[in-house]
Amino acid sequence: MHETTTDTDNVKTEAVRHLKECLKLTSINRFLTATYDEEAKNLERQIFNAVHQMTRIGLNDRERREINAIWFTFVGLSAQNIRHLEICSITDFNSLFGITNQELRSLADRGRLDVETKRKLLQSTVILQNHWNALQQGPQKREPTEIPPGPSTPAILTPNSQPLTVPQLSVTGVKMIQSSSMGFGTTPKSPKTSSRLVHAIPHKWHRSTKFRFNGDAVCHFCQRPLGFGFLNAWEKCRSCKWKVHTQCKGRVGDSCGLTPDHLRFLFDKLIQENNGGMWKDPQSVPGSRSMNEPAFQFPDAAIDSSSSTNSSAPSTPALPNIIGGNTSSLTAPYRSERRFLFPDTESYSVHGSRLPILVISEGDHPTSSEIQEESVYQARVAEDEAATSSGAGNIESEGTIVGNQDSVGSQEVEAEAAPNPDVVDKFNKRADGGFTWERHAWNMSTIRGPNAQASWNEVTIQFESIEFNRQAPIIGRGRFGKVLRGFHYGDVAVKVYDMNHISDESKRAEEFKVEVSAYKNTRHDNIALFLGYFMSEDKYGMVMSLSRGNQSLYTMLHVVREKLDLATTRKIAQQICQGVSYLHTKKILHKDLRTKNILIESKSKVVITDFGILSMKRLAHPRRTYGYMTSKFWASYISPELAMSLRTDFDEYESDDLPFTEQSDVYAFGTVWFEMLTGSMPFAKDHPHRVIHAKSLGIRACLPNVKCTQEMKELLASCWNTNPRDRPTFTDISSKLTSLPKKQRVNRSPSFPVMMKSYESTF
Ligand SMILES: Nc1ncnc2c1ncn2[C@@H]1O[C@H](COP(=O)(O)OP(=O)(O)OP(=O)(O)O)[C@@H](O)[C@H]1O
Repeated sequence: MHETTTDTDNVKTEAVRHLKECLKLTSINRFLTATYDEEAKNLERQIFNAVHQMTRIGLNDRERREINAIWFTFVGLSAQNIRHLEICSITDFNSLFGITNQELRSLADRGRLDVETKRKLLQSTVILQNHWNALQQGPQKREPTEIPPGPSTPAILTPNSQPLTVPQLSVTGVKMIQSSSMGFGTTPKSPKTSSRLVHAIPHKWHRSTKFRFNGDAVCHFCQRPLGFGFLNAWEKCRSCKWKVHTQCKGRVGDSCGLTPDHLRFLFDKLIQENNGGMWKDPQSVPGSRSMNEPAFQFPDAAIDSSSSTNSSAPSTPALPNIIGGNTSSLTAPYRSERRFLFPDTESYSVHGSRLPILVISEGDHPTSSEIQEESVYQARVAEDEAATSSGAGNIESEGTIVGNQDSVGSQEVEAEAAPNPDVVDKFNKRADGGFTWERHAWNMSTIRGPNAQASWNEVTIQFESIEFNRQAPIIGRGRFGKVLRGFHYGDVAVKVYDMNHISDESKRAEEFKVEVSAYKNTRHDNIALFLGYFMSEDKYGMVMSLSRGNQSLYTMLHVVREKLDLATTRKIAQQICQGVSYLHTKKILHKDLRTKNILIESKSKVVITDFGILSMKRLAHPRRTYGYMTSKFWASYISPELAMSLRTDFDEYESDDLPFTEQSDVYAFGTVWFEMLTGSMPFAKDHPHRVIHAKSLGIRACLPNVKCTQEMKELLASCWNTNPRDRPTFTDISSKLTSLPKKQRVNRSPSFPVMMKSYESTF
C-alpha cells in the first residue's frame, strides 16, 4: 500500500519534471507563431502530451493548480495575473476550457492583462484545447493535417492512464462524439452511462473574392487585425462565423461545435417559453436579438469587435467539447456551472460538482418548543451555576438569569491577543473577493497598531456578565447562530455564533476576531450598535443593541404583510443606502444584505445587521457533497457573478472566498427594493437551485404588475444589472431616491383608446 503511494508520487514528480523540461525547450512566442516549422510542431506536441499526461495521473486540487500555474507562467502571465484567474476560478484546465473565448477575454480585461499577454493567453488556450481534444479523442480520431499525432514522448503509465475509448455516432453529417471523461485522473465514463453528446461540427471555411473591409476585426485565433482588401488573407467559417487568418486556420481545430453561447441561447429561450413571463428586456428577448449576441452577456464582456451585426450565428468562438465529461472529480467552478445542461437528462447528483444545490436551512425562526427548550436549558444552567458558584451567579431578579462570573475565563479573554496580522491580511484580501483593499482599509490603531490589544480589550464583554431573560431568552435562530435577549447595562441582543466551520478549534478565536473586526469601528445610526464581543471556551458571539421594533423588514413584508406606502418605502430605502454606503466607505462589505438583516426599530428607522460575516467557509459548513445549506431565499439576493462563482468543491483551507464586491451588495439591495415595491420575493416559487442557474444565465425575475413609477423600476433595473460595473453605487441610489417624485403620479384614463405601454417594456 505504502509502496503504491510512493510509486504514484514518483510518477507525479516525474511528470511535473517532464512538463517543465518540455516547456523549457521553447518560448511561447515561437510556439505561437502562425507559420511554424516542423521542429516547432514537434515541440508543441511534446508540450501538449506532457500537459495531457499530467492530467491523467490523479492530481489533487493543489497539484492541478500548480500545473495550471506552470502553464500560465509559460504563457507569460505574471503571478498576479495567475492569481486573478484563480480568483475567477480558473484553477485548472477544465475550468479554462469551460469558458468561451469572449469570457476569457473579459476575464483578462478585468485582470488588466496587457494586450500582448492577453493575446498569448487566448491563443495558447485555443491551441491547448485543440490538442487536448485531439488527445482525448484518441489516435483513431486524429486528422493528420489539423491535429497533432500521438505522444512523441514516452507515456507515463499511471493507474488512470488507460486509453480512452471514444465511440462516434454519425447523425446527418454532423459528428456527434460521445464525450469522454475530461476529468483529471478520473476513469473515463463508460459509453453506456449517461454521458453527454457533444456536437463536433467541422468548420466550413469560406474565402470571399469580394473586397472586404474589416478595419477593426481581429483574427479569432491570434487576435491580430485581419486586415482588408482583395487579398484572401483570412477566412470565415459559415457555421460559427469565426474569422481567422488563413495561416491560423490550421491551428484552430476542426470543430466549431455548438458553442456554449448557442446552447445558452437555446436554454434561455426554453426557459422563457416555459416561464411565459420573462422580463421583457429587449436585449433578452430571443426573437428580437441577433444570434450574434450571446444569450447571456457575461459581466463586463466586451462586445466582440468582429461581430457581424446581421449574421445569424454567434461571434463567440467555439470551444469544442466543453459540455461533456465526468466532472465528479473536477474543479468545476464558475464557468462549468454555466455550461448548458439539459435539466431533464441527468440527475443533479451527476452534475453536483458543477451546479451547487442549495438546501434551505431549517430554523429560520424559533418554534415555541425551541423557545421552551432554550428556557429550560438556561434555567438549568443557572441552577447549576447557582449551586456551584461562590455567589456570583445568583438569580437577581425574576425572569433574569445571571451567569456565573468565572474569573479564570475572564482572564483568558482579557489575555486574548489581537488578531494575527496574516489573518487580517487574509481578510483584507477576501473582503472583496480578491481585489485588494488598501491596507489602510482597517483602522490601524485598532487592529495592528500599538494600541491593538487595548482596543480589543475595550470591546471584550465577559459572557458570564450578561444576564439572560429566562422566560424568552431566544429571539431567533439563524443559519450561523442564534440571537438571545439579554441584559448588559440595559437590554441587549446577544448573537452567539456557531464556529464549527473552522475545524481546527485553536483557530476559531482568530477567525472569529477577524469576523467581528468589521463591527468594531462602525458608528452609524442605521447600523446595529456593536457593544462588544465575547469569546470563552466554546462561546463566540457579540453583544448588540436590542432592536426595539422586534421585527425585521422581512417579517414586516412577508409575514405581517404590511403594505408600505411610497414615503415609507423611500425612507427605509434611503436609510439602507446610508448605512451600507457608510460601510463601504469604511471598506466593509455587507455580503449578506437581505430584508432579514434589516431590523425595524420604528416606523421611521431601520438598522442593518449581520454584515461582513458571510463567507464561503461558513456557507460550506456543514459539508454537503453537492451543495450548500443556505438561508431561505438567499439565492434571490446573490448577484449573477456570485452565482457563477459557487462551486461545490470548496475546501475550508482555501483562502478564496466568493467574489463579494460593493456591486454585489448593490444587487442585493435591488432585491430588497423589489421586495419593498412588490411585497413578494423575486423567484419566490422557484427552487434555489433553479434560481442560481437562472442567474448564471443572466435571467432576472419577473416584475409583477405593481404600481410604481418609471423611475422606481429603472432603479431596480440598474441595481440588477448583470454587469456589475453598470450598477450604481449606494451614493447614486441615494440621490436617485431623493429625486423620486414625492407622490405617485395619477394616471388619468384617457377618454379615447390608446396603446398602453406595458410596464415591462420600460426596462
Ligand atoms: N439586534 C437585534 N435586536 C433584535 N432582534 C434581532 C437583533 N439581531 C437579530 N435579531 C433577530 O434575531 C433573529 C435571528 O437573527 P439571525 O441574524 O441569527 O438570523 P436571520 O437573519 O433571521 O436568519 P438567516 O441569517 O439565517 O437567514 C431574527 O429574527 C432577527 O430579527
